Amino acid sequence: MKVTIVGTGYVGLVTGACLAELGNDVFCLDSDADKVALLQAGGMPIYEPGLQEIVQRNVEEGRLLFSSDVKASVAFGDVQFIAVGTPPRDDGSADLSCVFDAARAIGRHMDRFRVVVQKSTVPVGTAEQVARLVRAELQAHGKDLDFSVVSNPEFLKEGAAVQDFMAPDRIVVGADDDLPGRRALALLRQLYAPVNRNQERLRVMDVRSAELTKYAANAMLATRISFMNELANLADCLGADIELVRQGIGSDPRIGYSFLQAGAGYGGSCFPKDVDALCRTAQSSGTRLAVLEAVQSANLRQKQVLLDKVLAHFGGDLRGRTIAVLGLAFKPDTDDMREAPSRALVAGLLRAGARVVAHDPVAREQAQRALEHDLAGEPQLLAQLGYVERPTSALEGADAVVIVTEWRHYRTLSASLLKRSMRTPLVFDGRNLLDPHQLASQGVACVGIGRSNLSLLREADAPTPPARQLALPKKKVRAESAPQAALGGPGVLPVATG
Ligand SMILES: NC(=O)c1ccc[n+]([C@@H]2O[C@H](COP(=O)([O-])OP(=O)(O)OC[C@H]3O[C@@H](n4cnc5c(N)ncnc54)[C@H](O)[C@@H]3O)[C@@H](O)[C@H]2O)c1
Ligand SMILES: O=c1ccn([C@@H]2O[C@H](COP(=O)(O)OP(=O)(O)O[C@H]3O[C@H](CO)[C@@H](O)[C@H](O)[C@H]3O)[C@@H](O)[C@H]2O)c(=O)[nH]1
Repeated sequence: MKVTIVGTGYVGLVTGACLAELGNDVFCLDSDADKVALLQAGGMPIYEPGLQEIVQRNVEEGRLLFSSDVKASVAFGDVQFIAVGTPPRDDGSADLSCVFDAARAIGRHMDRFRVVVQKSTVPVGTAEQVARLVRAELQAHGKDLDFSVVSNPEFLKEGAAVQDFMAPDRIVVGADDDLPGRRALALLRQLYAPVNRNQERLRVMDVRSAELTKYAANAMLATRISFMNELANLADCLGADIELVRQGIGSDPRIGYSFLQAGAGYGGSCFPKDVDALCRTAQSSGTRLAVLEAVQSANLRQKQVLLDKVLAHFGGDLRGRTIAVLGLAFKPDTDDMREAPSRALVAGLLRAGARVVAHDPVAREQAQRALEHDLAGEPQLLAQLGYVERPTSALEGADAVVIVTEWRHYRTLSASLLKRSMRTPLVFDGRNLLDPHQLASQGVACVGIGRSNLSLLREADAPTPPARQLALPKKKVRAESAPQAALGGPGVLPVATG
C-alpha cells in the first residue's frame, strides 16, 4: 500500500519505518527542512533502539523516502497519517495548529479518495474538525471528492517503540459507519494485518471513543504512578518499604505489577501534556476530573522530592559540594528530555550552590540544549554544570550521587566503586535501582524513594518506632555529614532542629 506520514518525529518516523518494513511504500513528510536533510543523508534525528537499522534498510530498498514536498506527499499515499506534534498551550490545552495545517494541506492537494488517519494525540472532536477543514479546502478548490477521517491513536513507548509497533497490545481504530468510513476501515485492516496477531489486536469503535481511549490510557497509567509516589512518600514517613508494598499489591491480578514503580515523577512528552489536556477538555465540557488534577499536582511535587532529600541532607546549602547526576533523559533508552525530572533537579542543585557533573549514555546533547534553555538567564549556574562520558568519571570526588534515570549502566554501581571514587559514598536513588540494604551493609548510604529509612532500621535491627515518634513535627533539617543522616537519623523522620 502507498502511505504518507505527515510529521517525522518519534511517532511518524517509527510508524513510517515500520510500515515500510512490512512491505508498504512510505513517504515521510516533515516541515523541518533540517530534519529531512539529516534523514536523507542517512542520519537519525532521535535515538530509538532498532530504528536506525530499519530506516536504513528500507531507504536502501526503495520503500521509504523523506521529503518536505507537501504536494507530492498528498499525491503519494492512499492513506495519509497525521503524526505531527500536539504540544501543550500555556493553559494546558492541546495546540492543534500543526494538525490543522496538515489537514488543510491534504484537502488542498488531494485528487482522489483519501483516508486521513489521525495518529497524533488529540482531544475528542478533533477528527470532526479535521474533516471540516479538509471539506472546506476541497470546496475552496472546486473539488468534489470523498474522504474519511479515522482516529488511530498511537500507544508506543519511547525506548521500545519499534517493538510496540510490531507487536502491539492493541490497535484502536475509530471510524465512521458510512461508506467512506467502511472503506477506510477496510484499508486500515489490510495495512495492520501483519501485526494484528490472531486477528485479535484491532479494536474498532466510533471516532470519539477512539480519541478518548488514548487519553484514558495515559491518564490511567499516570494515576498509578502518582498513587505509588504518594504512597512512597508516606512509606518514608512510616518506615515502610514501597518496593515490598509494590510486590505485595502487584501480585493481585486485579492490580498487576506494571507502572507501579515509585520514583522521581513521570516525565516525557505524553503523560504531563495529556493529563493536562484531558483536564482542560473536562473543564470546557463543564465538568471536572478531580482525580486527574490531583495526579498532576502530585507529579509536580514528586519532581521536587529527590532535590528535597539532597537539600535536607546538606542543610539546604550545596556550596562547595560536587553532586554527580546519573541519567538525564526522562526514561532509559531514549534521548528525549521533554519534561524530564532531571531538568528541575539539576537546576535546583545548581541554584543551591552545587557543582554538578552529569552523565547520560545518549541524551547528553539534548540535555545540554534543554538545560541551556531552562537556565538561559543564569549563565553563572551553567558554568557549574559539566558532562562526562562515563558514569565512573561523574563519581570522582563527588559528595553525593543522584540517580534520576534507571539506565542499565547504573545497575552495577558497587559499594567498592562508590567508596573508592567518591568523597562521601552517598547515593540518592530516584528510581530505586540499587539495593539499599546491601549497600548499607557495605558502608554506603543509599536513600531511595519510599524506602530510605528501612535500611537503617534493618541495619540496627531496630523495632518499628512508636506512633508518637511519627507525629514529630517536621522542622528545618539540620546539616549532617554522616551518610546515615540522609537515611533519616535514628528515628524515622529526618533529624530536626529547634
Ligand atoms: N512521542 C511518543 O512517544 C508518542 C507516543 C504516542 C503518541 N504521541 C503523540 O504523537 C504526536 C507526535 O508526537 P512526537 O513525539 O512524534 O512529536 P515530535 O515533535 O517528535 O514530531 C512531530 C514532527 O512533526 C513535524 N511537523 C509539524 N507540523 C508539520 C506539518 N504541518 N507538516 C509536516 N510536518 C510537520 C515537526 O517538524 C516534527 O518533526 C503527538 O500528538 C504526541 O502526543 C507521541
Ligand atoms: O512505573 C512507572 C512507569 C513509568 N514511570 C515514568 O513515567 C514516564 C513515562 O514512561 P513510559 O510510559 O514508559 O514512557 P512514554 O514513552 O512517555 O510512553 C507513554 O506515553 C506515550 C505517549 O502517549 C504512550 O504512547 C505510551 O503508551 C505511554 O506508556 C517516565 O518518566 C517514567 O520514568 C514511572 O515513574 N513509574
